[in-house]
Amino acid sequence: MALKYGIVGLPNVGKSTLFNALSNGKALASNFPFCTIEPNVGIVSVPDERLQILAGLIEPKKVVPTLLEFVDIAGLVKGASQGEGLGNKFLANIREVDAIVHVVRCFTNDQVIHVAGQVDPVFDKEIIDHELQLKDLETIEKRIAKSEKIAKTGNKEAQQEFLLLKKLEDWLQQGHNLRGADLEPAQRELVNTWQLLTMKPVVYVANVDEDTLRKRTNSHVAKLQEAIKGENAELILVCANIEAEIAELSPEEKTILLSEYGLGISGLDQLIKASYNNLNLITYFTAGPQEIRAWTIQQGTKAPQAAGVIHSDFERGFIKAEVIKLDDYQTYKSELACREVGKIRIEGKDYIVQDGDIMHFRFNV
Ligand SMILES: Nc1ncnc2c1ncn2[C@@H]1O[C@H](COP(=O)(O)OP(=O)(O)OP(=O)(O)O)[C@@H](O)[C@H]1O
Ligand SMILES: [Mg+2]
Repeated sequence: MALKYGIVGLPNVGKSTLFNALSNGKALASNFPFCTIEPNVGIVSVPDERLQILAGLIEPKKVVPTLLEFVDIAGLVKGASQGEGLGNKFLANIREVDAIVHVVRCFTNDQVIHVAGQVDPVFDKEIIDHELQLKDLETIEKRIAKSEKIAKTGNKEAQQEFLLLKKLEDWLQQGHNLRGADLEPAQRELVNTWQLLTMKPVVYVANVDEDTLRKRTNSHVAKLQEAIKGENAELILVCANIEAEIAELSPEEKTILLSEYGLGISGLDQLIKASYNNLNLITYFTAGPQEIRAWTIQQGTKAPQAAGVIHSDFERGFIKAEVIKLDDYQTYKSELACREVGKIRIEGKDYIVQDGDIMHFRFNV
């Protein structure tokens, strides 16, 4: 199952242009495929040079990268939380995603109408935030009513939950997104299960003009950067129009065009990487002559649960894991050679899987 990202923002800020650039990426290279499931849903693979390294050594029949799913959610307008526009549908779409890509217009172009009349990214961001916050308030208030009743019976857990909910309510009423709230790890874990919109991880995309892309900033971007402080979110500069152009090019042409803008990797590749990183995800690999595959897990996942991502039987019947470090694999060139020099470690059920580990699970069901 691919992780799902929703592209949100005001109308006409460049969401579909960005989405289409992503969907055109398939012309680029076979290791960067994209397919459109529905007109507004597409799958893109996470570029990972480690897969290529392994593929060079093993020459497997198949290489399977990590996949992300992007949903182009139609523009959100003021009043959406009250069902304005297609408000309820959009908010329901957002509820389904694992993380949000929030596109903010930072380009000036008189040809492109701005719904609020002028370019003001901080104001725009706040319109979207406000709608999502109102929806979260609604959810929180329902929970407050419930937990208050149970808390009155003397239930300790409900009492604590009630206090936590009150704190979140207060935070939202001050106009903040929940992801920036000061929570203890255990509280954060609990709140994460409530499907709140402003709790979801976010990557901000400043959609800038060509000139700004060269200079790497403008006054709009600077203000936006300031406004997202404290949200623990990344801001990426993208010129959606140029990304659309780049997506049509061959890899060689792409490199040339990017270097003209002083860029190493495209905005889309940056976006894909940032989206992946901001969920605290890491990758481990399985590697054999049939298939090399990237698997996605949360940082801190132990070996049996990591095995469970492949199949629940692997977790249920977990015995041990054999682990090779990518560096060792590169040095000794094969699993066999790693085994001979003792570079395969045997790990038990408490082993915390590390980014880049090449894993082989032993199980019995
Ligand atoms: N960086 C940019 N510089 C200049 N023009 C841009 C840029 N990005 C997008 N545009 C233009 O802005 C217009 C709106 O873009 P787009 O249709 O992608 O917006 P949208 O956010 O999907 O809107 P909606 O919410 O209505 O679906 C298009 O004409 C597009 O070419
Ligand atoms: Mg659109």
